Amino acid sequence: MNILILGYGKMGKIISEIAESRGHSIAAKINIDNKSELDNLDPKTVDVAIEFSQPESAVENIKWAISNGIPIVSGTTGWLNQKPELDKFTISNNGAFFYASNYSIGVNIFFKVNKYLAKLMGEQTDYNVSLEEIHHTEKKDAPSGTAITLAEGIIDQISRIENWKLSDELINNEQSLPIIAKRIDPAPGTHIVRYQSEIDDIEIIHTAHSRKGFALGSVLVAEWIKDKKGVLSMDDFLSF
Ligand SMILES: NC(=O)C1=CN([C@@H]2O[C@H](COP(=O)(O)OP(=O)(O)OC[C@H]3O[C@@H](n4cnc5c(N)ncnc54)[C@H](OP(=O)(O)O)[C@@H]3O)[C@@H](O)[C@H]2O)C=CC1
Ligand SMILES: O=C(O)C1=N[C@H](C(=O)O)C[C@H](O)C1
Repeated sequence: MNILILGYGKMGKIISEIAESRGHSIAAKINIDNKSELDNLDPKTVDVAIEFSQPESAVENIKWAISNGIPIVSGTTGWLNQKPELDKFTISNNGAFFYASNYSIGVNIFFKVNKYLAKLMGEQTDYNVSLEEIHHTEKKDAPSGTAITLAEGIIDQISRIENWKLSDELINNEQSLPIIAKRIDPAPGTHIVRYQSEIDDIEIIHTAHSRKGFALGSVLVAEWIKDKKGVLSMDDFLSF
């Protein structure tokens, strides 16, 4: 496949290496300073675009790909309030748009464990639930997209929790799920779900050792999405 890289930063660089090691070619590596290269690119030569840029540029990048008939795989976080608009845009333009807050297979297993644990804890009102995420200091958004997905999984399963809030406090007020965001180098991404009571604590933790899992997942999805249409997610891609 010929893959267009939109956002050639920490993720874009590893994605390019993995894509090339799997026999793909790179159509262009686009950053803010060489965006004009897109004007000289024939979209028909591109099989799929992979987009890991920044919250302010994700929507424009995704719309550009869809408008040019290029299936797009995006991992940029921090812009999700605009996703419903992009989903509509994808459908009305007969495009293909895949989004995941985290492309690592391990994290997607962790999402399922989180939902199952939340279901078990639904009636256990003696426990306070909280989330913690730890990332490198260059991260622009907080809380992480992954932490928001974890929070949504908990809110889905525990009826007394209605929303989440970015917080420094471990103890919640029953209705709001606190998310503590820490920035410590070089953490590629750690997420902790905690249930705490006077008697005991239950914790589940996912620790990424590098960015490789996120990058490989996005390339595997790009290989899968090539001939598909519509608004797609990890639930469509994964068989578990
Ligand atoms: N879903 C997932 O699995 C994962 C998601 N992420 C998310 O991916 C995003 C990128 O992360 P990361 O690579 O670490 O960040 P970096 O800051 O290292 O890279 C972002 C890159 O995007 C470039 N960029 C800025 N504006 C544009 C634009 N308009 N068009 C194209 N490129 C642009 C930046 O260029 P310049 O430096 O010139 O500004 C930079 O090179 C973040 O939102 C992060 O949260 C990260 C890991 C996993
Ligand atoms: O910015 C990062 O680095 C990461 N961002 C994603 C997120 O916000 O969840 C995924 C991963 O945790 C790394």
